[in-house]
Amino acid sequence: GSVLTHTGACAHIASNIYSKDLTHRQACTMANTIKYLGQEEAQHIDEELFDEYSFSVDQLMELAGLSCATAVSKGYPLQSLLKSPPRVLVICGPGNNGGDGLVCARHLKLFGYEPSVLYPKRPKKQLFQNLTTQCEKMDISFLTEMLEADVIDEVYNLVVDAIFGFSFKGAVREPFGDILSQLKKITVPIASVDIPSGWDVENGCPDGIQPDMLISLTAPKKAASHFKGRYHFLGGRFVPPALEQKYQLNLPQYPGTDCVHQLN
Ligand SMILES: NC(=O)C1=CN([C@@H]2O[C@H](COP(=O)(O)OP(=O)(O)OC[C@H]3O[C@@H](n4cnc5c(N)ncnc54)[C@H](OP(=O)(O)O)[C@@H]3O)[C@@H](O)[C@H]2O)[C@H](O)CC1
Ligand SMILES: [K+]
Repeated sequence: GSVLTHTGACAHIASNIYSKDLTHRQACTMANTIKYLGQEEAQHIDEELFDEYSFSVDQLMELAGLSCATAVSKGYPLQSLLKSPPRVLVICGPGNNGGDGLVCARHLKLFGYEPSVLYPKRPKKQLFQNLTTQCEKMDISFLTEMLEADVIDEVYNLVVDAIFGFSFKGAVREPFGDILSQLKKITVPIASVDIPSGWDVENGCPDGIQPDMLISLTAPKKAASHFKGRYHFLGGRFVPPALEQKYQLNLPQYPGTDCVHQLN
């Protein structure tokens, strides 16, 4: 595989083609590098999957959450965990990113992990109530409040961050400000679903949380170019080829029947 990062590859190509007046997008296409999406573009693709391609949220969320649990099991296999039982804390936010987190928790349990969920702001929609019931029926415990950083370090092997995804905007509102400030202090790894929570979707956040794993869904968002952790996975293997073509996503080939592809 290539040792160049996305930014590196595009810069390299760009340095050779600027004289030919190509845009960054065209350079990426020429380099056959995966596209990093802006916030609006990610939202357009999402809408198109639902409105034009007739997927339901439940369907895509199930595949997204399964991808996240699979990536976690690849990066942090059960036998590699330092603490027994293999506890994982899954923190879910108020939107679909949080829904991905609930699905991820359920699959982690099926994979042999011991997930606990913190879900402080629950939307009224039936889908989220169903996902919550499914977790409860599988004996996944729900925490009533956020834990201090040192308690998380003592009890859990890692934290899945499913707080905010590509619709996050502006300054963080409570209770998520407090939660993110504890997450900045923990030493166990954080696996972020789609976007490291609290990061600007395009520009990242230099003093934000620094996840060890990022699972980009559909395609990475621009913030992913600021990711410095060990594992970057692509998940959400549900993009129809015509949609991939239309947005020139240049997605890499997933190995065999896997639902995740390790980008680095
Ligand atoms: N196509 C795909 O790839 C799929 C991705 N999925 C996942 O869905 C998320 C995007 O989900 P969405 O519901 O659009 O939004 P988020 O989960 O990112 O967040 C929305 C909620 O967050 C609240 N919010 C926004 N900004 C702030 C803030 N600054 N402080 C506090 N709270 C904030 C927002 O609250 P409002 O009051 O503004 O309504 C929302 O409640 C994507 O990233 C993937 O993870 C799908 O699961 C499958 C398809
Ligand atoms: K997240």
